[in-house]
Amino acid sequence: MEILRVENLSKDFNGIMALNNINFNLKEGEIHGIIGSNGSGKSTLMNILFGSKHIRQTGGYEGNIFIYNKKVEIKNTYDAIKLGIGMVHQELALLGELDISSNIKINRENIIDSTKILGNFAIVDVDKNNDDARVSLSKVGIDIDSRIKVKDISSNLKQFIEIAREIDNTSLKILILDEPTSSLNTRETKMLLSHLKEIAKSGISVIFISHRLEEVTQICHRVTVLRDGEIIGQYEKEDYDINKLALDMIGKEVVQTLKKKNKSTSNPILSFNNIEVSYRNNIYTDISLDINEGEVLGITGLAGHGQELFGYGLMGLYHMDGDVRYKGEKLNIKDSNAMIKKGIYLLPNERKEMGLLLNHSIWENLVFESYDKQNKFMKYPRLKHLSPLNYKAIYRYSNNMIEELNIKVRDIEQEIRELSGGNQQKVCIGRAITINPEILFVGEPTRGIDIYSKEIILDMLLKLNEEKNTTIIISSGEVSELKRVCDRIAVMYENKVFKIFHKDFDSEEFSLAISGRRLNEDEEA
Ligand SMILES: Nc1ncnc2c1ncn2[C@@H]1O[C@H](COP(=O)(O)OP(=O)(O)OP(=O)(O)O)[C@@H](O)[C@H]1O
Repeated sequence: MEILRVENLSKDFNGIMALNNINFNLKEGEIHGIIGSNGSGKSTLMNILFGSKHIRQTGGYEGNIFIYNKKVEIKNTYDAIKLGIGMVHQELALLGELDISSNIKINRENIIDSTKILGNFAIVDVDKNNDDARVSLSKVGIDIDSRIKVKDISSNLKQFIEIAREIDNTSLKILILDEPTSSLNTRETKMLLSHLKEIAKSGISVIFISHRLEEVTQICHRVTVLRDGEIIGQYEKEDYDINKLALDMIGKEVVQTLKKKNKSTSNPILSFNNIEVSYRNNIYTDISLDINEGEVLGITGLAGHGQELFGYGLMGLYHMDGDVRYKGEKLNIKDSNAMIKKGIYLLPNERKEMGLLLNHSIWENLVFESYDKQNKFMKYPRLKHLSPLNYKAIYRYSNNMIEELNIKVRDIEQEIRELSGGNQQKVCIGRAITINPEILFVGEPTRGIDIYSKEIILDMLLKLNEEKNTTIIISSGEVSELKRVCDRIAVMYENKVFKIFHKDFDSEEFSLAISGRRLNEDEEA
């Protein structure tokens, strides 16, 4: 039975046709995949269905939406929720200071009966809330104390909590998930997908947006492909062909990037010697790693095992203590501001942490740190920061960058907040390349990025390494990408380097290392 139908849906953002005449339907209990490159209109379609403020503030939409064949107006999120629609966005939205159960029960709190007579004052039934939260969490496969504050849990778990919050709504009919697995590891992804199947079997329809075609074809009953705001194809499960889906999405074949040249040396450029790092109320000691000059080093491991701790510690996002040497000299790691000046730069995992200037233009976001911290792009370089900016050079550079990184924009004056999530991320990568550091730490560089642009980003990072001899450290859960572009891969386990693998390593040994085990248990770390 059809639960949702959209007819001739269009959305124009000031001349940018984000959606053009979309016709789409969703059946009861169906998992429907929506795929498309960055900026193809996936989030816009979902934001319309969820009554997002963003759509209203930019002039609404054209076309019709039907729920159970009845035409509906979705003017705001409240309308959407009343119609049984729930959504988990790419950027998670939980309240860190509240515990898990308060986040799940937000606006649906259980109230102790006797307090209802107090009018506006009511006492929340905390025990009942915790019970409800436990039930919803179990539906997504999570068993955790729901009284823990959200700020103290990993971003992976937050994804499950947001889905549990939507499931907790007993009138939920349509669950929209915008890239729910992008921050999950293989095990968590498997768990979420199997629970989503159960959720769909219970009659809830799921709209599943993802850049991971293997997952989409595994879990979805049907897939709709968007390109430049239009539906390019729609496929039933029996007709899935990953190559054809990729071709529909991108419009051309995707060639995988591979590291060919090896410019790395065995001279450590940066050494962490038995350091101590503390984050999320835990202290980890005795952590060591040598990073070699000119190498591309991958750092991977299960979430929460510290793959990001070296970069985060150096930049002050985690507290780090101990002996860190850069080109043989001891670094003052208390002064994270000095790191950029020394040539060390970090692009963190989360877009929110990347310091994007959302109300500023693309060109400003690409170059502001270079002119602010490095006095680059000055009209009169000798005057340093007293000089006006060289706009001609900035515009030329920025236009070149958006082309090289395949960033979908109207022009370089467009504000960052108007870009799709994936395109914002590409701007961050562009900023790091502009800084041209000696050492670049980059976390999850291809998260939320479409299959074609992923290769562009990896290619740009390799170019930086090959042409500028930048030492690059990529922390990522995407092991297949790391294998293609890294000279070595360090596996982290319990916040220590468990083992370092060189090219052409044994896959079995690698998989064991991820879970803290060795082929030969007597082997030394
Ligand atoms: N407020 C806005 N003003 C102008 N253009 C906008 C605005 N919001 C979105 N767009 C544009 O609409 C288009 C579709 O964006 P959308 O976020 O729907 O893409 P997406 O397919 O979800 O991409 P991604 O995979 O990167 O998340 C993009 O070109 C984007 O720049």
